[in-house]
Amino acid sequence: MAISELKLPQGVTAHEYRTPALLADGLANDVAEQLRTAISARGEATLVVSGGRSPVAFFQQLAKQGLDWSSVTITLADERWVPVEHADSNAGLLKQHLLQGPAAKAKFLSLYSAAANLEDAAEQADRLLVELPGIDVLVLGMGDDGHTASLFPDSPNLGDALAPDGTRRCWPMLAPTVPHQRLTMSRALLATAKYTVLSISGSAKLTTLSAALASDDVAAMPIRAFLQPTLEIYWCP
Ligand SMILES: O=C1O[C@H](COP(=O)(O)O)[C@@H](O)[C@H](O)[C@H]1O
Repeated sequence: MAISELKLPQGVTAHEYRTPALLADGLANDVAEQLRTAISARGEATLVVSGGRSPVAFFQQLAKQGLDWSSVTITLADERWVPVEHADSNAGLLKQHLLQGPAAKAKFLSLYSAAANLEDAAEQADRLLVELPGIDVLVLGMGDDGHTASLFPDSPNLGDALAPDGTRRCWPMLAPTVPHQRLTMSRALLATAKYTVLSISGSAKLTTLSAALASDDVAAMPIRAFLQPTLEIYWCP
């Protein structure tokens, strides 16, 4: 199956690439252009990215882009509640692959804190995110179960985190896979992004996307909340 075979909602654009390397390059160019436009307009730009296994090549390509990184704030759509040194830390992934060379001048806001428990850490991240000067670019991923960010089907707090008009920015969540304890931006905050990308690769993710498009139960597959006009989907086999 190819993404061109799916019936996407009106206003959703698909960008298809032949290989993961070409996708990483194309996405990095497009994201950098959006950040440059924001810097020209407002003097600063905010980028929110996702973790997981897929985005490494994209981070490496984005770090090579010529832009005024000192005017860019970067944070994560979600984080595992582990310190930056932990192999599963999304912040660690960013430090290794994106915040390198000139891109190291970007300001990084970490969702993780060594609080007493996950709930306290989420409240701390919620307060920190008040500083976020609006989201110019959001890059989402998607799990095979239809989760995005750390909005996991069946997690406690999912209903609150998915409230379209919720005022809280960060919620504690439980993932079915280790590390279970996660911090996620709320749907309401993620939905404020000016330019939203869903970056996926492989036929399994396309099967998941196809299932997500077939129904509208957002709690069963939280990615559905973002299959909206203006979404840009980047895909490669
Ligand atoms: O657990 C997560 O999974 C999704 C998808 O990750 P991938 O490695 O399969 O691309 C990711 O978007 C999310 O941020 C992450 O926490």
